[in-house]
Amino acid sequence: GGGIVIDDDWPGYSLDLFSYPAHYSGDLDCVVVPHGVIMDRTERLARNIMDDLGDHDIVVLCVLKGGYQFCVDLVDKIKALSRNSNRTLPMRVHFIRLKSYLNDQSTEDLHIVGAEDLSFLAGKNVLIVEAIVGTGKTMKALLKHVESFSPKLIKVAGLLVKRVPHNSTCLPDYVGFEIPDRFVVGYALDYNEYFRDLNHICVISESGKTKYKI
Ligand SMILES: Oc1ncnc2c1N=NC2
Repeated sequence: GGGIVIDDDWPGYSLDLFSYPAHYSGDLDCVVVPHGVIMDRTERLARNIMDDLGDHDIVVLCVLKGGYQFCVDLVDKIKALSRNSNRTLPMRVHFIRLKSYLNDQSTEDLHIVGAEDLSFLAGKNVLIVEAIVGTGKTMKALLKHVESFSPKLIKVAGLLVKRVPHNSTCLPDYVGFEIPDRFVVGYALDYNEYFRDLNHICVISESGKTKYKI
């Protein structure tokens, strides 16, 4: 399933209803997913993941930089489940960075930093944790690369799935929210490295884009 579906015509929450860093006032249009809702959704995803993967050693593959906050919170929720159940297994976390060349156009030729040798994945249950999936091209290339190290199985957890025109078939196995095709920031999602210090997932304003344009 596609998680919590946020419609294109939903105006979002007013920023006046939430706390957020003063230095971003004027840079954001609205709140799409408040921090608390992210945490509650993540807690349920952790239970779904443990139901599916909890039978064998898990290796979490965190896709940086955008995925770090979601990964921290998801792993915390999985740990909470593990310390309260009699059937648990060790979990390792590995961090990789994806660089797709040619400016901001995601392309097939994916360069994966920190994933040259993933031979430790052999025979393991691998959980790829990504903040946002758009066209799915990057995810597809990463899956192909990870499969070459013959893990026992691979599942993908994506906090956000964007409804984009030509999105490829590979949707994450665990989806937090399905959102409109608009540039969102916050909860470790950045715009030129800004807004990672914002807790809610918000839509950046035109003036925000101008202010932090490189
Ligand atoms: O909306 C987005 N916000 C931040 N980063 C990315 C986005 N879509 N693909 C990468």
